[in-house]
Amino acid sequence: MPVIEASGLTKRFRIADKQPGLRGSLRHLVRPRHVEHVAVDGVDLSISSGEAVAYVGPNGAGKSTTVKLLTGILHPTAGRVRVCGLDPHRDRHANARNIGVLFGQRSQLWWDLQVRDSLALLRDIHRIPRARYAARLEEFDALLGLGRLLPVVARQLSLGQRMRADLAAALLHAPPVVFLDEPTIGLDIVARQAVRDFLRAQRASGTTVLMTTHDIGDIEQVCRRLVIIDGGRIIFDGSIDAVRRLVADQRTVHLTLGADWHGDLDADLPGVRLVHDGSARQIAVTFDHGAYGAGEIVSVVARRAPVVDIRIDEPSIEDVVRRAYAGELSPSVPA
Ligand SMILES: Nc1ncnc2c1ncn2[C@@H]1O[C@H](COP(=O)(O)OP(=O)(O)OP(=O)(O)O)[C@@H](O)[C@H]1O
Repeated sequence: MPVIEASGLTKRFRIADKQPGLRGSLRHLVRPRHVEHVAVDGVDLSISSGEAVAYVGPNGAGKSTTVKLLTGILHPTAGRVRVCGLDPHRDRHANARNIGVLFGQRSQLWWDLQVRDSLALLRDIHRIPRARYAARLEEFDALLGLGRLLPVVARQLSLGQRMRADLAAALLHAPPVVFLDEPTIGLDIVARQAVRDFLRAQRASGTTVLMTTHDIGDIEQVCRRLVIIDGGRIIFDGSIDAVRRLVADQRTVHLTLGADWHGDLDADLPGVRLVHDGSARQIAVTFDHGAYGAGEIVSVVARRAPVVDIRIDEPSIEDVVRRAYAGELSPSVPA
């Protein structure tokens, strides 16, 4: 049964259409003009209990806005949304019991309180019985090293420590559904891994997770389904297994060249995909390894430019995301 359901979910923002400079500001004061910006454009989404979904897209795609609509922070301009059967905006209080929310860029801890006091306040807000609260703190200590952080004032926490404390705060009441907006942003590799391991443990215990991220490791390690949004619209929705199958036959050869590369390879090697890999002397060629061998690709390239270095990559989820952003994938794949 779906615990998160959205149909035709749309959010339009009305923004000031103002010319730059003082003159523009004055003109806007006298005759204000506005334009509409569609941040989320008819999103349909159905997420079942226990699913772990990566909600991915380029900057400005509409990810955070979707999370704000699903958590009731924003009201949709059009469309319908239900989380555990509730309208998250209208039934905000009841909805708060069912969901945990973490915005990686912003803390929900009380800035001047010790972590312990913030958690105790949340315990009272959620009316968590003392024994359950103590057990939860123990669990978070084992998974996140929370014990060390309890006496620290929130504003004195490092980013990694703050994210651990924020995760504990968001999941203290053991909500069945968790929304995470970039939970690993800015973290070092140790802290990032701790967050991923923690989220995997939550997923294993049946919590439904929807998480936005720009980090491929988060997707691979935490999630079982990938939903990609661009320009406010869902452009891809499929299981991670299906995504892996989609690229299983592909290889990418990265070549460093001794001269700038111009043009494509279509005439010599039909069906391969060539992209510049950062500069005119770095190219990446993706090919079906049933159709070509890497040696064939390298020798064709070498006829046009000296090859200095070669690296061959197995296919990755990153390739799928890149291809989706480039509009090269159909919106859904069979499960
Ligand atoms: N309160 C707002 N008022 C006006 N426009 C907004 C508002 N919030 C977001 N937008 C616009 O809506 C679009 C989607 O923004 P959103 O924050 O959802 O993107 P995102 O996918 O989370 O991006 P990022 O990866 O950069 O965090 C952007 O063009 C943004 O400028």
